[in-house]
Amino acid sequence: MRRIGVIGAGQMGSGIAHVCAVAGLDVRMVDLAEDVLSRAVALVERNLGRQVARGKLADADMQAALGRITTGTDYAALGDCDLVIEAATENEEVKREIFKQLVPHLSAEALVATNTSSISITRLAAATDRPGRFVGMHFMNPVPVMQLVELIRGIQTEQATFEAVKELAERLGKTVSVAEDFPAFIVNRILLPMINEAVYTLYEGVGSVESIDTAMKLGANHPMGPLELADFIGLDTCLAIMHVLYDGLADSKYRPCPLLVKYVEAGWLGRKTKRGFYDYGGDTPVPTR
Ligand SMILES: CC(=O)CC(=O)SCCNC(=O)CCNC(=O)[C@H](O)C(C)(C)COP(=O)(O)OP(=O)(O)OC[C@H]1O[C@@H](n2cnc3c(N)ncnc32)[C@H](O)[C@@H]1OP(=O)(O)O
Ligand SMILES: NC(=O)C1=CN([C@@H]2O[C@H](COP(=O)(O)OP(=O)(O)OC[C@H]3O[C@@H](n4cnc5c(N)ncnc54)[C@H](OP(=O)(O)O)[C@@H]3O)[C@@H](O)[C@H]2O)C=CC1
Repeated sequence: MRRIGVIGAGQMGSGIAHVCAVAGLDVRMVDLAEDVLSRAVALVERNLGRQVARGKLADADMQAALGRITTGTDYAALGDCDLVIEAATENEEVKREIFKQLVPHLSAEALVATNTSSISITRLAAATDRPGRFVGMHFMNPVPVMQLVELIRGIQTEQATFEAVKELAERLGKTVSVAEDFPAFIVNRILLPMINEAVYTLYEGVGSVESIDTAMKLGANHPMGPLELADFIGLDTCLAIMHVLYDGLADSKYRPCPLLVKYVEAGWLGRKTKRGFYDYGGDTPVPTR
């Protein structure tokens, strides 16, 4: 693999571009608007700079990595990619539309992966012209730091496709865990119900934002409290994953908490909108409840 396309220049797309570029791959990043792409490149630059400051990366390697990333709004730029990783908004219709527009530009050999957190790989694969060359490649946030990549085969995924993305994940320094194609796979099948339960705990007045997060940080040794983590993931993404679990497994235990729904309806999506369970307007996050 030499050239990787990344669709969606949000927090995950920029993280994926970051680790691929550091590993020596050429990266072409596509999103809907130029300003989103400029923000993504600035974020990659900041995170690379953090690695340089901590002595984890040489400045020359940072500059070389930045030089390997190009951006644009046209899928035609992905025509010479060996693999395209889709990391756009967690919405099945959005992803299907992306694949419809993308595949006419790809070479017959190109592989397509999705970074979806929860949606059926089999169904997304069927929305492309190459279900055998389609796979789930689920990075964790923040991508440059987290060790895991979950790999998910759709029913149609060919072994060679799976082997190719496994090799890539290992080249990026990641450890692979293989999940079957069930709603939200492994990590989010376990993590998101916990986060949703934390929101219920808040909703029912069992504890404040601060007490819930402190309880789980100091009582269960989690690096972030569940509400802080929800804000970090994005409350829209958390809610989308809960809907996939609830619809896909038809069990009331996955019912999204009404407070989570309300926050998303208000446009309070967490860190990315500067407000969620915390307010990020100042120097330090302030709990909102
Ligand atoms: C929703 C899904 O589909 C799946 C998911 O991703 S679920 C989310 C999974 N992620 C988590 O659970 C993250 C939980 N949080 C953590 O592990 C930690 O809080 C954290 C690693 C994010 C930050 O750790 P910390 O100790 O508070 O911060 P800090 O000491 O400043 O940073 C630790 C490292 O992370 C890096 N880092 C921190 N935030 C970063 C970011 N947003 N982007 C890139 N790098 C970052 C730092 O540079 C530092 O790197 P080195 O160790 O190489 O020096
Ligand atoms: N957040 C997390 O912790 C994790 C998320 N994921 C998954 O990664 C994917 C992206 O999540 P994340 O980066 O957090 O989300 P973000 O909201 O940060 O970024 C999504 C990006 O996709 C863009 N986008 C939307 N529609 C299109 C389109 N048609 N073509 C190109 N780009 C488009 C959005 O643009 P605009 O803003 O203009 O709509 C935005 O820039 C999701 O599938 C999510 O489930 C996986 C692991 C962890």
